[in-house]
Amino acid sequence: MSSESPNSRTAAVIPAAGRGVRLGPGAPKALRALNGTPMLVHAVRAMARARAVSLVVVVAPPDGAAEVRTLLDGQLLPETLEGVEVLVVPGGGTRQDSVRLGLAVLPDDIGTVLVHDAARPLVPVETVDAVASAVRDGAPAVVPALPVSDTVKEVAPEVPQGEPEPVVGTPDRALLRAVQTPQGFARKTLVEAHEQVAREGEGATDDAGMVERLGVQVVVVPGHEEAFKVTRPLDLVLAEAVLARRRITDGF
Ligand SMILES: Nc1ccn([C@@H]2O[C@H](COP(=O)(O)OP(=O)(O)OP(=O)(O)O)[C@@H](O)[C@H]2O)c(=O)n1
Ligand SMILES: C[C@](O)(CO)[C@H](O)COP(=O)(O)O
Repeated sequence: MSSESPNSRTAAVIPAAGRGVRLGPGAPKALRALNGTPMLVHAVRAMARARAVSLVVVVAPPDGAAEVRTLLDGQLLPETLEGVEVLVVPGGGTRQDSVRLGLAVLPDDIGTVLVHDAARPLVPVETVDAVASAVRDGAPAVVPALPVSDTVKEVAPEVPQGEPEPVVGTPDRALLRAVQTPQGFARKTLVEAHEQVAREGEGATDDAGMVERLGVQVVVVPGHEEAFKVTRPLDLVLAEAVLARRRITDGF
């Protein structure tokens, strides 16, 4: 059973404050266009389509919150939001800081939080619903993930640049998962995890990693190939191809 009140609501926090260095020069990554529409707009629509979500908090580049507000007001038609409220707050220097700043503005009646990268604009609604349902059914921390296709090697740390990296291990691939977003949490658990990490001055590359450090069990539900992260230029090509296929098969 969930420890959340049955009347509590679900919010999605979308960290969108990154520069997108690996994508190359240009506007902040979340504002770059896919099929003519900023990645962030695709991501907000994906969250607003989910059954459970009634609030979306967009965490904008620190100096770009007003611009993002104007952009979203212009591009998100009220009928596509179906009553979902969208807040915009300025982000921080790391993804972790940005998520913390998003959590700080949640109203009291939010019991479940989904954290979703703006850089995963094409996540299907079924994946979002599956994560939200698992949290509302009682799991304190849920991540969508896929099996890994490549064999993964662990290499030695701190090898001088330019030198070949010695391999120190080959983890059993059957036990590895590539983790996506949205990651879903009982609000209390996620806030506590962020507080602990901030106190200890440690970083984590995803929110579930912080929850693991609390000793709280994180569980995996099936992810989706189309929830991939737009990180490098080739990912933009793939994202445009997915959108083109959706236009033909789904009409949007
Ligand atoms: N200070 C930051 C850094 C990242 N993010 C967000 O976290 C998500 C995942 O991060 P990533 O894909 O690594 O984006 P960037 O940090 O922008 O990419 P890069 O590392 O290539 O600069 C993105 O939606 C990004 O906007 C954020 O909100 N605040
Ligand atoms: C949260 C995440 O998308 C899960 O795979 C990932 O860890 C983000 O990493 P990045 O360093 O911000 O690219």
